[in-house]
Amino acid sequence: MKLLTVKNLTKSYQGQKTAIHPLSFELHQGECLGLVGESGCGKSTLARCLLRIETIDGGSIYFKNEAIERLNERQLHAYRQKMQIVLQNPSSALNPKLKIKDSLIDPYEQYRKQLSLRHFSYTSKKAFVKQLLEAVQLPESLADRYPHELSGGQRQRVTIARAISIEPELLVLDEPTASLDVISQGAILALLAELRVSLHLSYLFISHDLAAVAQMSGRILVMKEGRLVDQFHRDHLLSDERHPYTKELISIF
Ligand SMILES: Nc1ncnc2c1ncn2[C@@H]1O[C@H](COP(=O)(O)OP(=O)(O)OP(=O)(O)O)[C@@H](O)[C@H]1O
Repeated sequence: MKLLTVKNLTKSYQGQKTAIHPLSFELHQGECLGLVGESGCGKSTLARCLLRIETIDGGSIYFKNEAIERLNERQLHAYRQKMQIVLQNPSSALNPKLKIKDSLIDPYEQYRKQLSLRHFSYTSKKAFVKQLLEAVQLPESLADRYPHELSGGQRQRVTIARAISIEPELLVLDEPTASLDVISQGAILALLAELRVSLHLSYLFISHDLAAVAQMSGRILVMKEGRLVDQFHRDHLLSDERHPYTKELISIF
């Protein structure tokens, strides 16, 4: 089943060159779709458009056949429960003044009226926070700490726990490991792969790192200067048919 359909999406910023030229793709339920491209090619702009944090200039984005540009405020709130984003820098995603347990409970409190949780259950705040920390393989003792008292990898696990707490269907992972050291990167990728299966999630995995994208994803899209220049299954990564730009990315990974 198609979860997300993007048709001829375009986006420009005032006074800048076009950030996204007409761009189309589909993301199917249960898949991890990779999106790779160098800095400035428009990956984060695309992610922000998908979440309707940015307005689009042209084209359409459908989530399960519903055009998101037509959603009213109430429908948009419900849509954002179904699609969550995990960003590169976990420090900016967590409120430095809130203890981890309070950051974890915040999305649940915002969305509780429309939630029907299948994987987690809410009996008490303490039990809910414990389940979430367990899901991302963190000790319960971190619940009472502040973000600055955690390592970068632990903070990223907390932002992942926050994102999955309200049981979205799709996670947009925008460079989720870019700020981490190599060991933590591997551990976060392994955790994300496990969560996708156990929570029946779908991912759009965005990165400049082709090796990480190829490890995580089945299908891979390649973006260059606001355009999709190549798309293929990872089994065909090394095929001769690849676009010259994909070959360039392969040569440097
Ligand atoms: N708010 C903004 N206002 C004006 N121009 C912007 C804005 N955000 C992005 N851009 C421009 O749009 C283009 C695409 O940027 P974007 O951040 O989407 O790229 P990216 O591929 O995600 O890069 P990175 O990996 O470095 O974050 C760039 O030319 C950038 O300068």
